[in-house]
This record gives sequence, C-alpha cells and structure tokens, in this order.
Amino acid sequence: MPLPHHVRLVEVGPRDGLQNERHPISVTDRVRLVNDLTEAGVSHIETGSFVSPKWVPQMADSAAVFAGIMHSPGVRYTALVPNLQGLQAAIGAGVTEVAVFAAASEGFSQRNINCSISESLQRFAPVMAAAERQDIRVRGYISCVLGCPYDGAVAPSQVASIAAELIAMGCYEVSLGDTIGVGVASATSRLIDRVAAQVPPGQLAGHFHDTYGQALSNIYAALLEGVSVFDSSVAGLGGCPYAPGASGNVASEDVLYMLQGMGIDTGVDLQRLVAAGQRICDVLGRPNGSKVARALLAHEQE
Ligand SMILES: CC(C)(COP(=O)([O-])OP(=O)([O-])OC[C@H]1O[C@@H](n2cnc3c(N)ncnc32)[C@H](O)[C@@H]1OP(=O)([O-])[O-])[C@@H](O)C(=O)NCCC(=O)NCCSC(=O)C[C@@](C)(O)CC(=O)[O-]
Repeated sequence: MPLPHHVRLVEVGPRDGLQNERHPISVTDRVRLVNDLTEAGVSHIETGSFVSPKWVPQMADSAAVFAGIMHSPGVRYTALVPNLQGLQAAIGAGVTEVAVFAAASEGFSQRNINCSISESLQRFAPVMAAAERQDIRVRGYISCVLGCPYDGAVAPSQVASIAAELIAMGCYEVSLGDTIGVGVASATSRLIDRVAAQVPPGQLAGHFHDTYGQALSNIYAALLEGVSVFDSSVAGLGGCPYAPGASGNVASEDVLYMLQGMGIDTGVDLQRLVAAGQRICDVLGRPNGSKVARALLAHEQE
C-alpha cells in the first residue's frame, strides 16, 4: 500500500508515560506537559486516566489536570477509563473522548484490570451505552497484541476478534498495543494483515513500546499495511505498571523525525516537541529516552 500523506500522532506521554513513574508527579507538572505538547502542535493528547488510584496512584488527580490544561480548540484531550465509574468521573471532569482498554491475553487482562477478557468486554457495554448517550467518542485499546509477559505468544486471530468486537460495540478506532515491545516488523505485518480482514486499517492505530528497539520498524511495517495513526510518548516516557521490564512507548520525537524524513505530515513542530520532552525529563530527573532529542539537543550545545 502507498504511504499516507498525513499521520495522526496520539501523544500518550502524559498518561502511558507518567503512569509508570516511581514518584508522584504534581498536577502543575502534568498540566505543563500537556500545554507544552499542545503548543508543539499535537492534536490528540491522552491526558490522564480515571482508574483506581490504588492500582495506578500516579494518575490520581486526573480531574485536576483536565481542569488546569489550556483546552486549545481542535485538540482532543482524552482519558483512559476501565469501567462505568471511570467514565462518570471523566464526564464529571469535562472529558469528551475516552478510551477503554482490553487485552489479547488472559494473563495480562487479570493483572491489569482484574478480570477475564470476556468480563472486560461485558464491562465496556454500559460504558459504550452511556458514552453514546452523552456524545462521547470512545477509542479502544488492545494490549499484548504481539506477545504477553505472562502467557507468551498471542494469536493474530485472537487480536482480530477482540478488535472486531470493540468496533462492533462502538469504538471508532482500535489501537493495537505491543505492550512489551517484543514484536518485529514481519510479525507486525502479519498481525495487521490478519486484523484488517475484520477491521479496516483506517480504523486501526499502532501503539509500539520500544523495549527491544523495534518500534520504528514496526511503525514502518504498519504504515505499509495502511495504518496512519500511531501512539507515541514524548521523550520515550513510560512503560506499563503491569508489564515488568517494559520500557516506554516509542519516543514521539523519533517517530516525528522518521515521518518528516519520509515527507509525511503530522502538524507537529519537532523543535517544540523536543523542548517539551526535555522539560519533563528535567522535572523527573531522568535521561531523555529519545535518540532524536538527544542528537538535536547536543547540536544546540555545540
Ligand atoms: C479496573 C479496576 C478498577 C478493577 O479493580 P477491582 O479492584 O477489581 O475493582 P472493583 O470494582 O472491585 O473496585 C475496587 C475499588 O476500586 C474503586 N474503583 C473501581 N473503579 C474505579 C475507577 N474507575 N476509578 C476510581 N476508583 C475505582 C472502587 O470504588 C473500589 O474502591 P473501594 O471501595 O475499595 O474504596 C482496576 O483494576 C484498575 O483501575 N485497573 C487500571 C489499571 C491501569 O490503569 N493500567 C494501566 C493502563 S493500561 C495500559 O497502560 C496499556 C495501554 C492502554 O497503554 C496499551 C498497551 O501498551 O498495551
């Protein structure tokens, strides 16, 4: 398939990235990150989650983050919700788009949301119904599409049937998560080819963690299969609290550099994105996980 002219980058750093930090991050710093990303031109920012604070304490106070951010017109500020309680909290915080999340493996589903895959899908039914009544768009995630830290290999047909179910329930798009970053390009192509038999690539997104350094080649493989939406995390922040050893999502700066080099438009300003990433790294006291950011910042200091 020809490469797309435009890619939508879904910035998940403020949620997927920060949820895995060891120490709590202040609301002020979370708001600042979202505002910096907005000013860099990102049009879709996963800003927080409304999950149990006992499970993921780093995302407590997501309502305060939504109250503090700049809400630039045309930018989608979204939140993750696991159940109706989460949706109601998100609605209370003024959120207009949410994401539900399922897993392709039973082991990860139990560890992440304390229920089986089929129970999780049942749990989403009232979430979808309530979201529809309130005119709230819902995105779907599937974790562990290319392998599970607990169950090992995952069949593409299993991913395809869950993706089809999420779309049938009313999700406008399903993001396929390589949660532990084990996939390689050929596996990604095979997976998307199989899923596309049930859900068109135009309704799929790629969500690649970079644990084994394969994320960019997986994105390229997915682009060739017709996918044009990718999740990424500024400065490569993050991991997943229920996937030991998983490193962060692919760094947004690295994805942007690759797409720009291929002549694909995203609307995002690389220099501003690099500045946003470095600022949050300074706050967190951690090294910048983006190779592109490190290279560009080194040039600036020459
Ligand atoms: C799903 C539950 C709640 C089940 O957890 P549970 O313990 O089975 O839930 P429960 O219904 O029995 O409720 C237990 C307590 O949680 C509260 N509770 C219940 N729901 C909520 C809520 N929405 N917000 C706030 N509180 C909530 C509820 O009120 C109750 O409070 P208590 O009476 O004990 O004081 C829990 O397992 C949970 O919150 N899990 C979230 C885990 C998570 O956020 N993981 C990271 C995100 S997924 C991810 O990163 C992968 C992804 C998306 O990026 C893609 C990829 O890379 O693969």
